[in-house]
Amino acid sequence: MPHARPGQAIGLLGGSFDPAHNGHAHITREALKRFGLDAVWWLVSPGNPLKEHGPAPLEARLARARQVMRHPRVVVTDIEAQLGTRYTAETLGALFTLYPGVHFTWLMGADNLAGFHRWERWEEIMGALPIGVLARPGDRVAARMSPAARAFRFARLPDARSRLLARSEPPAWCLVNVPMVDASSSAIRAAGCW
Ligand SMILES: Nc1ncnc2c1ncn2[C@@H]1O[C@H](COP(=O)(O)OP(=O)(O)OP(=O)(O)O)[C@@H](O)[C@H]1O
Ligand SMILES: O=C(O)c1ccc[n+]([C@@H]2O[C@H](COP(=O)([O-])O)[C@@H](O)[C@H]2O)c1
Repeated sequence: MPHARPGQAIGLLGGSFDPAHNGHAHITREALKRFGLDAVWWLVSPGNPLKEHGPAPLEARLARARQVMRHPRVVVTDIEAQLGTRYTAETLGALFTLYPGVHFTWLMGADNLAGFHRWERWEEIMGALPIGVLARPGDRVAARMSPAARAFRFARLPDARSRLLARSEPPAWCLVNVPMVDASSSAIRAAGCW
C-alpha cells in the first residue's frame, strides 16, 4: 500500500485502465493542479462492478498504466485487489480506516458523473469525500444534468474555487473545464491496439 501522511491531500482515480491512455495521464496532471492535491493514486480496478465483460488481466493493465503515467506525485496501485474490494464505497471505507487524517478526493471524468447515481451507495460516497470531476469530450452537459449533479447542486464548488476542493467538508464536488483529450480505452480496444 502506498504511503500518505495525515494532513496530505490525495486524489484517487479509479478505473478499469483497459488500457491506460493519454487521457488518464492528462486528467491526472490537471487534477493535481486544479484541486490542490499533493498526490494522486490510480486505483486499477480488479473489474468495474457495472461492466458485464471482465477486463484484461490486472498485471497487464498495471504494467501499461506504469508506462503511461510517469510522474513523481502519481502512484499506480492495485489497492482494490489487495483490499479485496470491488465497490467504491467499500474501497473508501477501508482507506479511511487505513489512512486516518488523510484528505482523500475521488476523481472522475464527466462521463462517470453522468452515471454516478447507479453506483452502490453513491449518496453515501458523496457525503464521505470531495469529488473532483474533469471535463471529457461530449460529456459535460450530461454530467451537469445528471441525477447526482442535480441532487447535490447545493454542494457544487465553482470552477474558480477548485483549489479549495480537497480540503472542503463533504458533500462537495467540482466540475473543472480543463482542456480535453479525446482518448478512450474502448477506442484503443476497437482499433485492436490492446
Ligand atoms: N479522455 C478522458 N477525459 C476525461 N476523463 C477520462 C478520459 N478517459 C478516461 N477518463 C476517466 O478516467 C476514469 C477511468 O476511465 P476508464 O479506465 O474507464 O477509461 P475509459 O477510456 O473511460 O474506458 P472505456 O472507453 O472502456 O469506458 C473514469 O473516471 C473516466 O471518466
Ligand atoms: O461502486 C460502484 O458501484 C461502481 C460502479 C461503477 C464504477 N465504479 C468505479 O468507477 C471507476 C471507473 O470505472 P471504469 O470501469 O469506468 O473505469 C472504477 O474505480 C470503478 O470501480 C464503481
